[in-house]
Amino acid sequence: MQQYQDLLRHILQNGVRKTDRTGTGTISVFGYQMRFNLKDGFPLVTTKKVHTKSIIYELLWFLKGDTNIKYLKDHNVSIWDEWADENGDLGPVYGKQWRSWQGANGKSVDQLQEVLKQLKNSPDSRRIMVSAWNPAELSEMKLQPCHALFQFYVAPADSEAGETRGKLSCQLYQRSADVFLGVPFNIASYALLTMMIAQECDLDLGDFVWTGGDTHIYLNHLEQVDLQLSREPRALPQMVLNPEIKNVLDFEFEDFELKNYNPWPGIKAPVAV
Ligand SMILES: Nc1nc(=O)c2c([nH]1)NC[C@@H]1CN(c3ccc(C(=O)N[C@@H](CCC(=O)O)C(=O)O)cc3)CN21
Ligand SMILES: O=c1ccn([C@H]2C[C@H](O)[C@@H](COP(=O)(O)O)O2)c(=O)[nH]1
Repeated sequence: MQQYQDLLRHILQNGVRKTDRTGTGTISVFGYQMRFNLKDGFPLVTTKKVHTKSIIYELLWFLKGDTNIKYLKDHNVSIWDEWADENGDLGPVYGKQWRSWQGANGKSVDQLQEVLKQLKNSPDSRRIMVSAWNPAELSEMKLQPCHALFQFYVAPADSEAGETRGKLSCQLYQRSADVFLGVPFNIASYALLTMMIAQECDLDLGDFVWTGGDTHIYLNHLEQVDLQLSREPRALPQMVLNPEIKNVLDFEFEDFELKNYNPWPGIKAPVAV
C-alpha cells in the first residue's frame, strides 16, 4: 500500500492546519485520489495491523440496512459506540440510505438492488451510483455520511486478450477522511463490496478509486503517523470469497478468508468524536 504511505507524506508536506468540529485540530488537504488495481491483491494497509473483522461486520451491517449498533456489539465490534444514542440508534445513516432511501412520494428506493440490476442489464450505464448523502435526513443522523457517494463502472472484456468477462471498478467520494483511523477501513470496505458485487454479477475485478474531499490527519495522530512512515510497506494480502455465494446479501462473516496478511504491529490512536 505505497499509495497510503504517499498520502500520509503528502498531507504532512502540503497540508494546512485547520480547526474542526471535534475540537481536536487537523492537518488537511482538499482533494486527493488513490487507485488500487484489485487484481494486485487486497488493498489493506500493511504498515500497521488493521482489524479486518470490524471492517467485514460493518459492511455486512450496512448491507442489511441496519442502523442500530446492536448487531455490531453482538459481534464485539465497537467502532460506532461513541455516536449511538441510549437505544443504540444512529438515525438514518448508511444502511438506511443504501437500502431504503425515502422518496418524497413515500416510495422507498433500494439503491443496492438498483445497482445490481443495472450492472446485469446495462453495464455501460453512467448512472450506476449510490448516495448516502440525503440532505432531507442529515439532521436526524448522529454522524453525517463521510463515504457519501459511490459509482460503478464496467470495462468491456478485451476479447483479443482472451478475456470473457467485463471488469468492475468502483469509485468512492469521501467528503471527509480521517486518514489514520478511518481511511484504512474505508478502502478495505469498498474493495470488499466491489468484490462481492463482481461475484454476483459474474464480472472480473477492475480498480477501486478512492477520492477524498477534506483529507486530514488529526493532530493527536502525528506521532503514530511518524512511526508508520518509518515502516516499509509489505506485500498485499489476498481476500478469498466463498465462490458458492452468488448474492451479495447472502454473504456471512465465515465466507471471507484473508490470506498472507503479515502486517507490522498495530498502532493505537484516540478517535475524535
Ligand atoms: N474521527 C472519526 N474517524 C473515523 O474514522 C470515524 C468516525 N470518527 N466516526 C464514525 C466512524 C467510525 N469509524 C472508526 C472508528 C474507530 C476506529 C478505531 O478506533 N480503529 C482502531 C481499532 C479498531 C477496532 O477496534 O476494531 C484501529 O486501530 O484501527 C476506526 C474507525 C470510522 N469513522
Ligand atoms: O467512515 C468514516 C467515517 C468517518 N470518518 C471521519 C472523517 C472525520 O474525521 C470524522 C467525521 O467528522 P465530520 O465533521 O462529520 O467531517 O470522521 C472517516 O474517515 N471515515
